[in-house]
Amino acid sequence: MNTHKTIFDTTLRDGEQTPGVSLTNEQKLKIARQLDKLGVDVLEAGFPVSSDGERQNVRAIANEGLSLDVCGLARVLTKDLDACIDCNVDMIHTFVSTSDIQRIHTIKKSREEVVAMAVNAVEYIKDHGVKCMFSAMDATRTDLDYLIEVYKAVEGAGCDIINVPDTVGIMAPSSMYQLVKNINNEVNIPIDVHCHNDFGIAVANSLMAAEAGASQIQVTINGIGERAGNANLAEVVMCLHSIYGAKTNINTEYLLETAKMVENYTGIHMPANTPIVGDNAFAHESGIHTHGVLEKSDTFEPGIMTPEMVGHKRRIVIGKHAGKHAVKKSLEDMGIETTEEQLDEILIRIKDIANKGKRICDADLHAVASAVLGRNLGNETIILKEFSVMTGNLTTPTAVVRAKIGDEEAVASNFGVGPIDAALKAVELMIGGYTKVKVRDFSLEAITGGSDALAEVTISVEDEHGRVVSAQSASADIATASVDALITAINILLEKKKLWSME
Ligand SMILES: CC(=O)SCCNC(=O)CCNC(=O)[C@H](O)C(C)(C)COP(=O)(O)OP(=O)(O)OC[C@H]1O[C@@H](n2cnc3c(N)ncnc32)[C@H](O)[C@@H]1OP(=O)(O)O
Ligand SMILES: CC(C)C(=O)C(=O)O
Repeated sequence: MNTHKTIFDTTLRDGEQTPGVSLTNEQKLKIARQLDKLGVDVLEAGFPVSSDGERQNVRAIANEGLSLDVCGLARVLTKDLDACIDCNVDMIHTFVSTSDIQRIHTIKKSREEVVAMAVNAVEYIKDHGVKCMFSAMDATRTDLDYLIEVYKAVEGAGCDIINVPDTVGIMAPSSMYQLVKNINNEVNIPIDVHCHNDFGIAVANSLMAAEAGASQIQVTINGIGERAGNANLAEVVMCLHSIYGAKTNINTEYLLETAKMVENYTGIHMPANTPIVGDNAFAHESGIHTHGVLEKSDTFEPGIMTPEMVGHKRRIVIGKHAGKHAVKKSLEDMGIETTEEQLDEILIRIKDIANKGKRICDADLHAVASAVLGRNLGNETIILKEFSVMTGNLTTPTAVVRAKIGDEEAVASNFGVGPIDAALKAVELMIGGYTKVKVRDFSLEAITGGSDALAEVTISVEDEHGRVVSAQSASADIATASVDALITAINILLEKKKLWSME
């Protein structure tokens, strides 16, 4: 498939239909700008008739001066079409149910009435000088002859592009290929597809449609959307580029950044094993794999897709399945040299800890190495002297930290949305003059039950070059555990930075 495909992103429309998700206008604008930077061709900004707020937002995105085309969704009703026109969109995506099941039980119109409504809507859009996409909703459950009749009718009315939605995600990839091929043989305007992920094959179906001749694919960031969601943009695009050798306008180096933004704003978290943009997409723990990857990354990675291509980073994780090559490399990164015997002993101890179900952080590896080598490895640049945090229903969470940094005393206070946020921000402020780090990941788990449970905090921090270090701490007080883990991680990062600056 050595061709160019365009990408239609519906994160702000179908993506926002994810149950429980509602984005603010500001968040939608930021996502729209990010999608423009990513290189999306068309952005479905929303469904303007659905509320005044939605209309204002679609209008704001349409007037933002983005390079991409802004599209609004509309039923085949004049009020919906007018709402889109009023928003100044570049394209209107109008839809109507064509399957018997939806036609009979929802819109309650005859087949002839549906064709007439579709044609009227397309003519109305074209009369207003706007690009038009027409969707036969539930196309994949629509009688084929009738479906082609509808598509031919809207083509005759001047429609620019037709969409084939697999509205309830029931297609097998081979059936999707055949359906798009059949439509492509009958209709002369471009074809777009919109696949839902009810059986987890939305991406496969989108790719089969592309193989069969669809020139545009509808996707969302992180595959969010109705029920099990839509085809995932990162997966579709990377398959097209790396497996099929096709081209799109997507600047793939922004894929991770975009995924994180949408994850953050929607609160829909990606599992670590999410392809391409998940935390583990380029992480290796198993000894045999890590050994290979350290020699040549392609040994245990696809090679045709690298972390750099998608704005990600390769990570070597030390844990139960680690081997000595990985441990040696991680220790070397911390400036720690060992003999073969010491390395073997460190590995045994690491595996003992991991076998108890514990995650191994850089701080653990550092501590184990100190114990095995029988000396304190590295100085603690930051030594916490005092920490307090205030919170309450009438108090803005505020934290104060005081520490010895090298030979100097430093103190800082900061606010946050809660006590932990305030505490971490106070630490970041306190060390700001000394080094720049930001908290990259934070997780908190209760490791015993009850309100006096011991909480375990795992934190990773990142320096200005994207280098990451992790640490853990446990305490009955979550704010104390958080500050402790953060300072431990920063101390290790500072040790590593000294080493890197000598390289
Ligand atoms: C597959 C998809 O993702 S389609 C997009 C789905 N997205 C959304 O529904 C999100 C936004 N929706 C909304 O805000 C509301 O549903 C609105 C404003 C569109 C309509 O709200 P309401 O008027 O309260 O109607 P409600 O949502 O309960 O029912 C849908 C109505 O649209 C009609 N309808 C559905 N699709 C179409 C269509 N393509 N063309 C014409 N009418 C349609 C239904 O027949 C029903 O009409 P009725 O009230 O005359 O029986
Ligand atoms: C509006 C249409 C294309 C849709 O979202 C669907 O059918 O799933």
